Amino acid sequence: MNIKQYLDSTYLKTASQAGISEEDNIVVVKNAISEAIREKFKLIMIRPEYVSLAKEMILKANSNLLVGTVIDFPQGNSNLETKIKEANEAIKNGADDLDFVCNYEAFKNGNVSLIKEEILMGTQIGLANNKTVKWIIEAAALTDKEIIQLSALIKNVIISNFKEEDYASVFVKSSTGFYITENNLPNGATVPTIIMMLENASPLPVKAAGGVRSYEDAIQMIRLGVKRIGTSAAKTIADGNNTTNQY
Ligand SMILES: O=C[C@H](O)COP(=O)(O)O
Repeated sequence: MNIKQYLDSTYLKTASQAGISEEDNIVVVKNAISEAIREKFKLIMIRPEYVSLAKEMILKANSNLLVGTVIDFPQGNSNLETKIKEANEAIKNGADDLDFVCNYEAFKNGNVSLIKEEILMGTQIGLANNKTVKWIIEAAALTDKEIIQLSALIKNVIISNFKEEDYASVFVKSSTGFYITENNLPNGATVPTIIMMLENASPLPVKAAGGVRSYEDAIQMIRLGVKRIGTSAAKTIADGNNTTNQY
């Protein structure tokens, strides 16, 4: 088991979120891409405006690193037209993986037809262009019942509309990593959340993201059955692998 091949190394802050200048943010992004190339992670996950830069660096380095980006991030409440436009732009720039934020607020408000339509359309565009598609449910914004229902809804849209051979390319993903909970409660890939997702999304794969910080956290997620881990601590996790191989 090569843990690095589970890791979507992630840097999704804007310059203002990071509290630095635009130029300095580009330096952070470049360093993250270089590190991901060097470390042979599965993928570098960056904001859409940096996809072309990542592709150029990867080409120059003759690396197999994949590039992922986020669509309608982090709130997921744009209309379908905006989501599709962002997805097409990311595809044009060469992104390999498209991590869409579900319109989870609409789902919570009972607008099931809207969310079904965006899942169908977004997945269609991704798969037609040979991309991997992930649907972020923003688990911390949902009740347990809603986590179960939304995971199952995504699964049902996919199995009713796509071929079995496509299932492995459509993930259900836990979190943006940007959701602020009241009282600072855990906002990401907790064990109970991931178990509910795995049980209800299968046969679709699950990506654990949000708060996965250590080698132990990552191994726990892999043992549960996730196929990818999105994390801003990929190097720490990979370094943990040097000392103990728990598999
Ligand atoms: O998609 C991945 C998340 O943004 C990563 O969250 P994290 O910063 O808690 O590792």
